[in-house]
Amino acid sequence: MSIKVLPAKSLYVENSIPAFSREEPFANLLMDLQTKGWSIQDDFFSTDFTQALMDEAESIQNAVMLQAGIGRKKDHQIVLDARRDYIQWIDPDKPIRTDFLKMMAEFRVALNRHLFLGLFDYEAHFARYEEGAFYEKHIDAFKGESNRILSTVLYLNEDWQNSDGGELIVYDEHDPAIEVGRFFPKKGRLAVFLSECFYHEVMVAKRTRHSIAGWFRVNNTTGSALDPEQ
Ligand SMILES: O=C(O)CCC(=O)C(=O)O
Ligand SMILES: [Fe+2]
Repeated sequence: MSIKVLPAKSLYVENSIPAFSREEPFANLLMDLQTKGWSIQDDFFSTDFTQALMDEAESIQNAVMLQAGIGRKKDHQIVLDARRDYIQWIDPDKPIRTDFLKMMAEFRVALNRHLFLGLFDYEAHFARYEEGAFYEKHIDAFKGESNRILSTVLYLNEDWQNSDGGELIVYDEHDPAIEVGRFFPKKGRLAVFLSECFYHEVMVAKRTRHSIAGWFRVNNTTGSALDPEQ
């Protein structure tokens, strides 16, 4: 499999597109998606790029973030028993945000090229779990009801210890009672999984936990309905 790799930048420069930092995590991710439908890769992007995203995540005030609800943007509702993070959707309104979206667009094209997924776009938000926050076991998309195909979570936390909790638990595709993996939200780690196939859960975080959660989507526009709704 041949993958175009751009050289890692030594310093993050605004407006630059720091592509995949190394070939290996991308190749491993493709292999994992093909064989098991989910993947966890460390150091997916360059250190400087990940740091710039963390700086941005930390700079957002809680007051301007939304209490996350269950479901899609349009049917936003707050269910505190199920989920307790703060989110802010990412628009291309600042250089680092623009670069992140460009980066994920590049990633999308590469995934389409290698796995023929037909991914059409990507939506993402910063997520902040304050101490005590969690997200109970859920699935990001129900078969046939959503255009979310592939979920991504990029973790941004420096020096995360196992005792800080907040781990992502991934459950078996065929038997969601079985845990197949538990992953701490370490800086630079990227989790990717098929949105309709894997139940997952975020355990209680014992300190503030930063991440960017996102979804690659297909376009479900049909003759009678525009997607997204206008
Ligand atoms: O932050 C994580 O580890 C997972 C977040 C998640 O499941 C979601 O936002 O849908
Ligand atoms: Fe999720």
